[in-house]
Amino acid sequence: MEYISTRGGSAPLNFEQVTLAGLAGDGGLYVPTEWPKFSQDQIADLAGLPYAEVALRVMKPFVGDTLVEDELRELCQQAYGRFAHAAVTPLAQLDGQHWLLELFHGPTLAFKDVALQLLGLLFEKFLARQDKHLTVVGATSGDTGSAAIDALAGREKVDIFMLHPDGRISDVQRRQMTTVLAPNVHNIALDGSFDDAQAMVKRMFADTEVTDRFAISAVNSINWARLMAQIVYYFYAASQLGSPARKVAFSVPTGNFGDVFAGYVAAQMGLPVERLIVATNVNDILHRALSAGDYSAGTVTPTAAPSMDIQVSSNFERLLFDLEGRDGAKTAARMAAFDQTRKMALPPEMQAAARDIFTSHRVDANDMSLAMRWAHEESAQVIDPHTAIGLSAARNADIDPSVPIVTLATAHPGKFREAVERATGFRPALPRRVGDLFDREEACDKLPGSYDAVKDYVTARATPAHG
Ligand SMILES: Cc1ncc(COP(=O)(O)O)c(C=O)c1O
Ligand SMILES: N[C@@H](CCOP(=O)(O)O)C(=O)O
Repeated sequence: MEYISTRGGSAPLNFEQVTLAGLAGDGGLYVPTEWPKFSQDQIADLAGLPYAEVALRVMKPFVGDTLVEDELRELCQQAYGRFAHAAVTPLAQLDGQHWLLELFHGPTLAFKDVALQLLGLLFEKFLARQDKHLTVVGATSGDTGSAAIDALAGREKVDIFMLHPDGRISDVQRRQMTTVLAPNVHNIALDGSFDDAQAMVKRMFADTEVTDRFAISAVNSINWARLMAQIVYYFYAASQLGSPARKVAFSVPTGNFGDVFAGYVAAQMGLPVERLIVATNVNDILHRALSAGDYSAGTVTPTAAPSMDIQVSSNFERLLFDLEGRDGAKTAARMAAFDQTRKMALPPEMQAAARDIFTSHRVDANDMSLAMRWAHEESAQVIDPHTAIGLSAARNADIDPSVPIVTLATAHPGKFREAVERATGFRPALPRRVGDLFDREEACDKLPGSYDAVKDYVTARATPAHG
């Protein structure tokens, strides 16, 4: 399996190279040259398998010959052995049609653990084969940062620099990052938004003054390996609900378009997906893009679902590339124009192609609270604000009642205790596995929202690629 850039200007790489590279040199995102296909029998064979085995089977075609089967199996068992639920990502039923896919049983209580526990091990495995030190630079609106830090803290050949928007994430999210005092972990509170942080990260990948000395990589979903590991739970959930004999719809609380793009890939691979519901909060660029063809970025509005307070959704580029016939030159021109104007109009044929599988819904603060209350009162389920956005969209979707709708429960409610308590009157506890989070010392540096300040900070502390 080879990977190409969505902007067509980088040489093809294998899975190992793409994992360590993160973002393509031309600014594009890596995608496989083609989507592997699963037969109905292969999907049927997933029924009843443990999560790690499903992960092995779904990811194997993407990994190609960069890992032998037993190596990949061992990494999956190690990564998912750290989850607090034997099923890793269990389903919970809400009513006759609605289900929650609980993705928050990992060490940092959000869906990011599913991919990042594996990515930490992949980095270690691949770096052991090379005489190279990796500098991971990431942006977080709260959850990627803690999951990446948990996965990489203390690893010998990696440094991690994580930028978060100062004051715009929950206390639990911040502390899960800043209380990890390992010497290879560097937390930066940026004066700016997640979008500012993400733009700086991408700029660093194109800055030869940095890349000539340091091997930069990514832990955000711009890194293909992140998305690959997220495809697995779509297969796992659908197979429990009767696929391939039965179609399943998914509602996905969305920000950077990574999680829902993983669902799109599952569908391209042959999983019978009835619909992917793209659920946004009031930062609704994706809803406007999919419902009206208007992909234009405004200013971010802070919400009670801060991890989705995103205006520029990196992975949308991967969809654009597919919708435009995988023509890298066209995608590059489209993205260059967007970088200039912060606006993009999708032609009617691209909108129609997207609507073959996606629908979208914008959920405001009131509907988010109503969904939290409904889950609590009708099904005795306490859900977090992000999951509530997915559930609200799912309950508004026009989908045949015989089709199960799975809402991705992307974070543990304990991460957003204040918002959950405001909506339901119930204050969720933090699971014991996060320990004495509020008693620990914090370490974090504040930086102004300037690329040069971040670049100077990183280059002064990072270890060069070779020695
Ligand atoms: C809890 C939670 N839900 C949903 C999302 C949105 O996921 P994505 O950015 O992959 O669209 C995020 C952040 O990515 C998140 O942390
Ligand atoms: N919501 C994320 C933002 C980054 O998304 P990613 O999936 O691209 O890493 C977060 O919580 O950090």
